[in-house]
Amino acid sequence: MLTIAMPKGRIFEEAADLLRKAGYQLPPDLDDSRRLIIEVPEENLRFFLAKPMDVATYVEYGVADLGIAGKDVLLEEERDVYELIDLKISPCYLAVAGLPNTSVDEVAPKVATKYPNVASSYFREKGEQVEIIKLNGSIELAPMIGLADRIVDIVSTGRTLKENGLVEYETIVDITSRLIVNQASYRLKDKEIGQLVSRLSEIIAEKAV
Ligand SMILES: Nc1ncnc2c1ncn2[C@@H]1O[C@H](COP(=O)(O)OP(=O)(O)OP(=O)(O)O)[C@@H](O)[C@H]1O
Ligand SMILES: O=P(O)(O)OC[C@H]1O[C@H](OP(=O)(O)OP(=O)(O)O)[C@H](O)[C@@H]1O
Repeated sequence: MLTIAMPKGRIFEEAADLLRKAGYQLPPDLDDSRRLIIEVPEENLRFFLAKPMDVATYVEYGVADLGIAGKDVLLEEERDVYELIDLKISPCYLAVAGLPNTSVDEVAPKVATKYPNVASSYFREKGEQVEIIKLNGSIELAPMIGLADRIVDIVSTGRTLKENGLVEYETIVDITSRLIVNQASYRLKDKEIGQLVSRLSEIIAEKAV
């Protein structure tokens, strides 16, 4: 039996679709209920439906063998897990953005973000001193209402930036979702995990053609 921590929300449908394409028979109502644990005994699988930011935590602690998490989450959380494959789903990127034509001349400009660790390392590596302000969503509000000079946030279509009159200054890193594994599970369930990885890899390679 393999237990997989699945992120609720955006990534969920694409991840479930990938598993189905890889031949796993998953119930059609996987995301339609309020249940947080879904057993699929026919496939020897159990799913936990988790907050995207928490997936790597469940995997590090070993309550889930595997997890599906955005690279953004892995960079931010730095959990002790192995990254097995790039699932190439839910693509987006992390960027620095702000109001147009604004130069930042304060000693430590304020940067609002849901990713304080990623943002701190990024500016530290550039040798720029900043003050990080952690927010949990609607990050684009921060420069518009004077809370921050810049934001570090996810961009996908660019629509949120555009509709709020913000511009992108720098791209930090490209993001896709990854399959991650608990270190002990990787040793103890290597056959089962190897099989899942090869079935998924085949589909990902086919999709790339
Ligand atoms: N436009 C996007 N905005 C945010 N995340 C995106 C986007 N496109 C792809 N992703 C990926 O989806 C993940 C976030 O999914 P989702 O938006 O459902 O969660 P969330 O906003 O963190 O959830 P919550 O706010 O409920 O905690 C990110 O970790 C990222 O890898
Ligand atoms: O480039 P786009 O396609 O517009 O997508 C990017 C937006 O989507 C995410 O927000 P989300 O919808 O998760 O809401 P949130 O502000 O509550 O995090 C992200 O934080 C950006 O605001």
